[in-house]
Amino acid sequence: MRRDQADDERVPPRDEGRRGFLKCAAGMAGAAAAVGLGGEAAAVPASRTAAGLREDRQLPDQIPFHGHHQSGIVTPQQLFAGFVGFDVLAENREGLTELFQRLTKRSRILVAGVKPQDEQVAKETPTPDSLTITLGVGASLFDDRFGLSGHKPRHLKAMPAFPDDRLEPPRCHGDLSLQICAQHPDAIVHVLRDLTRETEGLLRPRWRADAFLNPSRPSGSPRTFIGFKDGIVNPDTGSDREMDRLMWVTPPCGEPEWALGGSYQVLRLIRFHIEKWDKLPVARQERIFGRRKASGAPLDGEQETDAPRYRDDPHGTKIPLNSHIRLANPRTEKTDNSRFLRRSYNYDAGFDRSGKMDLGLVFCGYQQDPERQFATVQQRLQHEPLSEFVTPLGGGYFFILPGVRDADDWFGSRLLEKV
Ligand SMILES: C=CC1=C(C)c2cc3[nH]c(cc4nc(cc5[nH]c(cc1n2)c(C)c5CCC(=O)O)C(CCC(=O)O)=C4C)c(C)c3C=C
Ligand SMILES: [Fe+2]
Repeated sequence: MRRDQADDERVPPRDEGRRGFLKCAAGMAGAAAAVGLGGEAAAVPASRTAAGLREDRQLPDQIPFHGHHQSGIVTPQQLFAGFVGFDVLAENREGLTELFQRLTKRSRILVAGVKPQDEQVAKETPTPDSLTITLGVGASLFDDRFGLSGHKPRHLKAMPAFPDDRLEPPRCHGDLSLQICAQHPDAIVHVLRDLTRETEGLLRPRWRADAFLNPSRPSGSPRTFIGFKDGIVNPDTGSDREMDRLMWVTPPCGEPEWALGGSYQVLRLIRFHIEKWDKLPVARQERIFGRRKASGAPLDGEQETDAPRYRDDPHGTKIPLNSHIRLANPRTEKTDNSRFLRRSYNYDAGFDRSGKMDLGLVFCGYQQDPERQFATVQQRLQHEPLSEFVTPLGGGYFFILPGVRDADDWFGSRLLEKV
């Protein structure tokens, strides 16, 4: 990874945000290639461009693909993401093995550098783009097609419909989930084109959500379209102890041996009723979330990083008892193990047929057990005041396979070689 003076010079001012970054990146592409830097994104410290990333965190141009865990989970968030649910067309175990091996082979290559598929530019040097490709499996993969029914991860099931949901079946579930994250939107598309071409006849896309982070405005964590800073509070990804307790499938957990090192992914496509939300006075919006809209600070604090002091406010005078943050994480000893890692992105799909804006959140959560964590939190949030302004329409529960250990390993090897 190169980090030098030239890198810093190519960093747009923070306030310029994503648009500024892209403009700058486009302008620099030629220059970067000319001096052999291997791509402009390679050198831009993400903490200065991707909103919400802490100042001390930088995103390397190449995120290691091999490891005990897959990348794209505790990796600081890239600017862009594509989430895709697939059904498997392979008809037997050999076909599934072939599919996983091809996905591994191509992912390993793509992480080292993405390039356009088009003939005329195919000779371009592949550009690493802080790419992560994260593969998950749905409960339906463990039906009787591949002889895997006795090997399902213990907590894997199809995502249930929660009371405030209006799930649309074509936007839900899947045998596989792919999360593709990168610093440029075209990289996501190139990767998707590459992977679908290389797995032709073995996979069929079911749904897709393209998503992105908004820039910090004016600083700190990025805002969703609802206008509040999001992703302020998360488990500490730098603490192995916390990660082993909340995120990774680690013994003793009663999970099959092949699943160790994996994690559970919960995806929720949540639409905002933004026209209705925008009519609400800011003071009311703030009581719904329990945080200040401008600063992101809890209603009893000054700064976004201040911890709310619920014990000093037992009746919810400052932070309402039914506010989003207080219900989501009451910060008690009893609720501590329902915490999980949120790694969500925004989507904007234009207008619906009635002329309403179709935008919202691709909510993405990682955890050790979706029932103990996501579903417990979701249950506490049931019928919260926010639910009048948002509708979950899709998503799914997936098990994120353990990492690919080295150049000889492949996604799901321990599952498929074992059975
Ligand atoms: C079931 C889990 C959650 C769903 C679904 C969810 C939806 C959702 N959230 C926001 C906006 C914000 N969420 C914030 C905090 C927050 N949300 C959850 C869980 C779910 N959110 C948790 C666990 C937390 C952290 C609470 C804490 O530890 O204090 C915030 C505040 C900023 C932050 O900490 O990130 C915002 C804003 C939307 C818009 C939304 C669905 C549409
Ligand atoms: Fe939330």
